[in-house]
Amino acid sequence: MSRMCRVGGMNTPLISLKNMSIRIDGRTILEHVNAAVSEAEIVTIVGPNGSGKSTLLRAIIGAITPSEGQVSRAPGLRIGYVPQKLALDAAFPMTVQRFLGLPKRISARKALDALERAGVPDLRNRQMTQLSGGQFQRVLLARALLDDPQVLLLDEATQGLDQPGAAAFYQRIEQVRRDLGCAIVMVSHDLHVVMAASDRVLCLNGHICCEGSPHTVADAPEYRALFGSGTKGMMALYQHQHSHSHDHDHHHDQETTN
Ligand SMILES: Nc1ncnc2c1ncn2[C@@H]1O[C@H](COP(=O)(O)OP(=O)(O)OP(=O)(O)O)[C@@H](O)[C@H]1O
Repeated sequence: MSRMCRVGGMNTPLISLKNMSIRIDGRTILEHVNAAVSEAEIVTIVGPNGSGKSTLLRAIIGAITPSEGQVSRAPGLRIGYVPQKLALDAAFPMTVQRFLGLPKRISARKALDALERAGVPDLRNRQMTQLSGGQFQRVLLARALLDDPQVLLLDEATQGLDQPGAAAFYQRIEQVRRDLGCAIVMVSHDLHVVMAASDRVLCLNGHICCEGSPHTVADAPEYRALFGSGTKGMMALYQHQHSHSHDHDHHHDQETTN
């Protein structure tokens, strides 16, 4: 059951996508996506490589304009975004404090608060290019937390981290949600995270193949067609051969399983 149901009432979504399609250079990347994010819920987006997960997050933050349909955000909504990758120029030294203060300088206090929330209070004076992968991700998280987001978007935030590193990262995310009460929308390939931590899962493959509670989705034929059944199905995410093309035929399996 989603958190939206648990809190009940007339909960206006923080974000809603209505019949959203995105075409880039004439190619359809996302088609007829309908989805909403409510206060404090954790929504996980799964889907094979190239299925449009990052594009969906980028549409939510307004970095991409839909070709069709709408993205609506609650007025004044504060969104924190942790991108999938961020390349920094190693020839350009920068401390964590400086990085957090881009484009506008912030106080040491504010930087420290965000780093504390991200679980890395000691990194403030370190050089960005000397951080480990896990530390770097924590700094990106701190950056996303600077303005007390109501929604935190995470795009494969644990990519490149080992299992304990990823587990620690997600525990921190849980803590952040408890502290800030923010909603979380994350792209993840990690079965444990998806099954244990999500209120709702969206399975994407150019369109929403299926959605619902983690167990509903794991049992959905559309999901199994993509990832196989059982826990091993998730491994298929890494080796997935697309079972249907992105460029045509999106409509044949569009029903949702809620
Ligand atoms: N700026 C762009 N210009 C052209 N094509 C793009 C652009 N951004 C994304 N695409 C294409 O859109 C499709 C979806 O990409 P996207 O990064 O959203 O997928 P993803 O599900 O996040 O993939 P992955 O799991 O590999 O990160 C891909 O085929 C990609 O090549």
